[in-house]
Amino acid sequence: MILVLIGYMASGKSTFGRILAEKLHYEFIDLDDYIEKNEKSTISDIFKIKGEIHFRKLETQYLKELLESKKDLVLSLGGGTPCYSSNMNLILESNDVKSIYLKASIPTLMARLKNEKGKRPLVAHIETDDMLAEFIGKHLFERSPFYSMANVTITTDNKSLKAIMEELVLELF
Ligand SMILES: Nc1ncnc2c1ncn2[C@@H]1O[C@H](COP(=O)(O)OP(=O)(O)OP(=O)(O)O)[C@@H](O)[C@H]1O
Ligand SMILES: O=C(O)C1=C[C@@H](O)[C@@H](O)[C@H](O)C1
Ligand SMILES: [Mg+2]
Repeated sequence: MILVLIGYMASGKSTFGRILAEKLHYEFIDLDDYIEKNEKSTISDIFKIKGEIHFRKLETQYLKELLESKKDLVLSLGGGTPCYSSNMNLILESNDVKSIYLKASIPTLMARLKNEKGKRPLVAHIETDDMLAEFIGKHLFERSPFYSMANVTITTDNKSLKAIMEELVLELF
């Protein structure tokens, strides 16, 4: 089985994905890291040098490659992956693939993103809290319909990684 973690930037996909894979003895791949490794470039540089559209094409190409070639995998996607091309349909229609939406509120996402803006090109330039809240709110409005198509949704606000794990195991198995 492939478990695909989806959700907004800083919703916890990479952090939670790693421990979920450990618990299940599955391989773990973070799509952002996989793209960086294969392209020998950082996401920030890909955005800067080749542009976001080029990044979105790479994202779809590598997503397809992984869904077709792997099993027993936890795959953490980038924050935008389910919302471009027909990536979400591809995930839903693939055999033996379950998608999990790690849902988090604007205040939770803000608190986490404020500490780590540098590595996320879409928010790196946002200066004030008000502007960040407005950006996340608008983005979530556009993206939630895609995220909500996931097979399982876990609300993660104020939950430890252990609590999220317990909830997910109950939902999945
Ligand atoms: N349940 C949680 N409780 C507290 N902090 C958390 C939780 N989940 C993740 N975090 C923290 O939030 C930050 C962002 O998490 P992470 O990098 O895993 O997000 P992401 O969804 O992979 O983001 P991106 O889409 O930008 O790659 C990290 O510092 C992580 O430690
Ligand atoms: O939300 C997004 O569109 C992104 C999230 C990150 O995981 C990276 O995939 C990239 O910075 C774009
Ligand atoms: Mg990540």
